[in-house]
Amino acid sequence: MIEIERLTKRYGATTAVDQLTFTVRPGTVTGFLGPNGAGKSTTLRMILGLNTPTEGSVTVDGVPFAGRPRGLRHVGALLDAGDVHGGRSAKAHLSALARSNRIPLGRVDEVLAEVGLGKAAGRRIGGYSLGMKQRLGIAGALLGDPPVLLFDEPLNGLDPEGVLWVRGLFRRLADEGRTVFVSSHMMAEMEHTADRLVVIGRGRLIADESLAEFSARNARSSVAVRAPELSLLVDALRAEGAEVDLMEPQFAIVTGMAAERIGELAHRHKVVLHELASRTSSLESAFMSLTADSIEYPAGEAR
Ligand SMILES: Nc1ncnc2c1ncn2[C@@H]1O[C@H](COP(=O)(O)OP(=O)(O)OP(=O)(O)O)[C@@H](O)[C@H]1O
Repeated sequence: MIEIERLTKRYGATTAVDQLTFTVRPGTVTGFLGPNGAGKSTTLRMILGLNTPTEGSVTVDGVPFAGRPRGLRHVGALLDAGDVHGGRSAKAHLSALARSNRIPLGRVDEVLAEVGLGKAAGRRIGGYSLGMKQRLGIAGALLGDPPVLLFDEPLNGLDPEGVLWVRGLFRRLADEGRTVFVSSHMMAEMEHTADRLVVIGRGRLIADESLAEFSARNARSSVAVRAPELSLLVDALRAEGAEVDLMEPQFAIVTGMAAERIGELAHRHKVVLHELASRTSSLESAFMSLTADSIEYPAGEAR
């Protein structure tokens, strides 16, 4: 279990992480979401003891990570897939990690096979694609067979087959009872990957709940209605309590009323329908509106 309490990190005038409190539990894949610059990497680095909190505390299974002599055997992490010595082979890189963490060298071939780099194990990492480097970073995180795993943007650079593979891997790790904490700046990546979500913006906690709770709270459903004589229907819809956004003279988005009821009303008022379609807003748009105030550098804004 990862327990974070009132965790704060300031760099001069910048508060990268601001009074964050949450817990990441075993047996689940927890997505750590926030726009660029929200403070995800800084938080992950504090969990690993690589950055020192300005205030607050973070422990893994009750102990600050820095106080753990077993290192990689307790927490495995992929922080920056590019942060490897390009002149080394994957096998040499992982063997060095294994030696310094007293992990049996036999694990190296096991994890290389697991991430699909068995054949490329002897090649220089400098010649690897971004996706291959991500796989190598994941191999490094798995090396010590740890109960707690942290991944910073692990889907970056992976092709669709790689994304599916990573999702399956995270699921299996969680099903084995491990704690899996995965950062991303895209809800679309997390909605098929995570069971729980921790959402932050400008270093502050915005949401901490299951994916199902987040969807129920944020995904709004609406109905698209297209009709040549729409105005006849709009008054009837409003009179029955629906909210109608007239997008075009013949096209409206209706909320607060099911498509069946709208169809019945149209029939009663003899309005011909050309389109009647239920829609659910994507979780991505819910995430974007939740974090809209926390975007550090919005596109198109005058600086
Ligand atoms: N060493 C540092 N010195 C000064 N400011 C820093 C430092 N590290 C991070 N920051 C600032 O802290 C804030 C949070 O950065 P962080 O990298 O943790 O965000 P993030 O959520 O991981 O973003 P991204 O998705 O872009 O990786 C940013 O405003 C960043 O500029």
